Amino acid sequence: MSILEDIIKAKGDRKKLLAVLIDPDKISVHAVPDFMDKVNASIATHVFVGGSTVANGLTEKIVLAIKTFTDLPVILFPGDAIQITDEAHGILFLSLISGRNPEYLIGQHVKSIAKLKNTSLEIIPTGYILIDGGNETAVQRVSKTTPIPRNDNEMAVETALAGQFSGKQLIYLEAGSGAKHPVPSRMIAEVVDELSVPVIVGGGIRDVNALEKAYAAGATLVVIGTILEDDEAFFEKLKKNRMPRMHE
Ligand SMILES: CC(C)=CCC/C(C)=C/CC/C(C)=C/CC/C(C)=C/COP(=O)(O)OP(=O)(O)O
Ligand SMILES: O=P(O)(O)OC[C@@H](O)CO
Ligand SMILES: [Mg+2]
Repeated sequence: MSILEDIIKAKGDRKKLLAVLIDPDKISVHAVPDFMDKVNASIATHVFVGGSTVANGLTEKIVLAIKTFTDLPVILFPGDAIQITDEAHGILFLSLISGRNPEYLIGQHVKSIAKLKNTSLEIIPTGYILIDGGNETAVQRVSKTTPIPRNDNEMAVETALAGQFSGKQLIYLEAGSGAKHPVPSRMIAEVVDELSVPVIVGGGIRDVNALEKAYAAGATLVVIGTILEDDEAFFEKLKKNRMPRMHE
């Protein structure tokens, strides 16, 4: 089954997926084995690799190291075309549809084709929607776009539907890495209600309560990054046997 088919099936089966986001800028190759031991013991189902800006060649080194220590699918979550490497299994081919910056709607995509035209990566068209998380995050800074206000559920739903109607296979509701507040539950629920494609939620999720709230609101896949960089002890709370309901 492809990565996308697997996520679609999880939505149908109401199974909850968890991606651990690894930012190549924030981990050294030497730290990967220990970190991946913890990922493997956790309920994580996917590894995302990416950052808003990453030095050329670094992503490939980290992806190769990650693959040595896990069987989980490794998916690129790139801030730009430089981060693309065939060593991963798939790529979220993100368009920042909450913004109006052509570079992040189509520019980086055209720049990536030299690398992608003969790729073995599974390319997953993804509508990426930035929601105000209460602080300026890297995505906002790098993309120079304005997030959707956290109380504007109608704009979030309409943007998500516009993405789905344009052929996006996944919609990613993003409060931004290190967001003060995650995407509000009510907004997630309204978007999930209207869409037929699976919804990914990330940004500012740093406790089990926030994780469970995102799932309860209907997220199929939740992404956690910063808290695991700051506090690896959080992996204890994500252990398979501690969260049996989520790991079937
Ligand atoms: C399709 C291709 C080749 C690229 C996509 C280009 C687009 C549309 C990107 C969206 C905008 C963007 C800059 C996304 C970055 C996503 C990401 C990996 C965020 C994580 O940010 P961090 O670098 O971890 O931020 P901090 O360092 O502040 O934690
Ligand atoms: O780093 P955090 O805040 O967990 O966010 C994860 C991801 O959604 C960021 O792009
Ligand atoms: Mg980060």
